[in-house]
Amino acid sequence: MTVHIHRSVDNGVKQGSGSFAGGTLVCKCADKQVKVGVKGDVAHNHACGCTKCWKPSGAIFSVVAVVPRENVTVLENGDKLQIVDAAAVIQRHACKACGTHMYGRIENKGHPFYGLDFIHPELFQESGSAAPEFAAFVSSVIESGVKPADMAAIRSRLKELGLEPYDCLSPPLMDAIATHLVKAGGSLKRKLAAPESSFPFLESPVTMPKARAPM
Ligand SMILES: N[C@@H](CCC(=O)N[C@@H](CSCO)C(=O)NCC(=O)O)C(=O)O
Ligand SMILES: [Zn+2]
Ligand SMILES: [Zn+2]
Repeated sequence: MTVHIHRSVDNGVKQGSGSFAGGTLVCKCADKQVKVGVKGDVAHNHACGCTKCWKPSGAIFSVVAVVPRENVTVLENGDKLQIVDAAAVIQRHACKACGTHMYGRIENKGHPFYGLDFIHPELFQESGSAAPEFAAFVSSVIESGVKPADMAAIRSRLKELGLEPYDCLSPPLMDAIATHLVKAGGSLKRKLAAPESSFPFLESPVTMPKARAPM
């Protein structure tokens, strides 16, 4: 079986230049494209199998990375942007005409990743941004219709590409989230006892203040 992960990695992961100074993300519209400027290189670039991240047609995975939010500026046709799901932790600003997600922003200041915007490096008109390093939320592709029987081949292909598959985020990112929770005075134990989302870790700081409210 030929496994297509995402066209930007299917022929091998292309390493970044190591000196990417930033660039412009461009949506898929034929005209009046939304353009978003990003200063500097991306970090934590990864393939994401979750149902929420934008995937180009034919891709099983999204390729998504983070940049500091202050480095992101809408340059052109910002009136075409709309938030896909205002209730989501990551508010994805997408082009109303072509559906491309231009940037995802976290507005909750207590969130472990507050201050970072999620972007799709394949939308850069320039080349050389840092390459994907791992694959996250791999099991979640089943939620998008992938057959469970195909998972072994998908994980095997990800490993072959050097994108270690994880069913949440990578260990360093999970450690960073756990550290943030401990510093914020929370614990995973309580959240896992009553998970209200498929990924409770990221929402813990959002719900913790409610749990602490005086009776
Ligand atoms: N099984 C779910 C998982 C969705 C999920 O939790 N996605 C993560 C990672 S997105 C980038 O790596 C997340 O943080 N989501 C928060 C949000 O999307 O707002 C599914 O597949 O839907
Ligand atoms: Zn568009
Ligand atoms: Zn995702």
